[in-house]
Amino acid sequence: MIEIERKFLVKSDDYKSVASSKTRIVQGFLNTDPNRTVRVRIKGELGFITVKGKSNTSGTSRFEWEKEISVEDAENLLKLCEKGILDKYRYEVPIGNHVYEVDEFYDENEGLTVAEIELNHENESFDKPAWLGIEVTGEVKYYNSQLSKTPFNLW
Ligand SMILES: O=P(O)(O)OP(=O)(O)OP(=O)(O)O
Repeated sequence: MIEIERKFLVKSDDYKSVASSKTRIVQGFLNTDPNRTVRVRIKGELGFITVKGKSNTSGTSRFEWEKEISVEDAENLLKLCEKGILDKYRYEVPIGNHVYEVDEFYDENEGLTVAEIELNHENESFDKPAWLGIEVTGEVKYYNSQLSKTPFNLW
């Protein structure tokens, strides 16, 4: 299916006090080509494999296909992934009618925190909390697949 998402930097920790959940995510990539990324993820107690396609010109929408797999399968697939496993905490932060997903990265990407909001329509309006920084939608270097190869501490 096609997912519509906008991505922002996060400029303070204030989202933490209003977060409804916090989950650890470990993920790697079998392919980091932005036109066909293949991601293996362990999120909490669940495993997933996800294929993402090329984004539209504005970077707001992208084909995304995902299947749940066992954690054991995910662990085995993670061993086949390219170098650069990502480790992050994801906070779900309800704001108005939407839920921001705020990712706080570790290891080589320590210091980077980004927020994503999924929309139903390109022109849908949404609230922007004070902790939200500049928009980075469509900036390829902020794709997780790229962060795994060229992490934040090398920028
Ligand atoms: O959880 P998602 O689908 O937002 O995916 P990601 O791997 O956290 O991020 P991106 O697709 O922006 O690299």
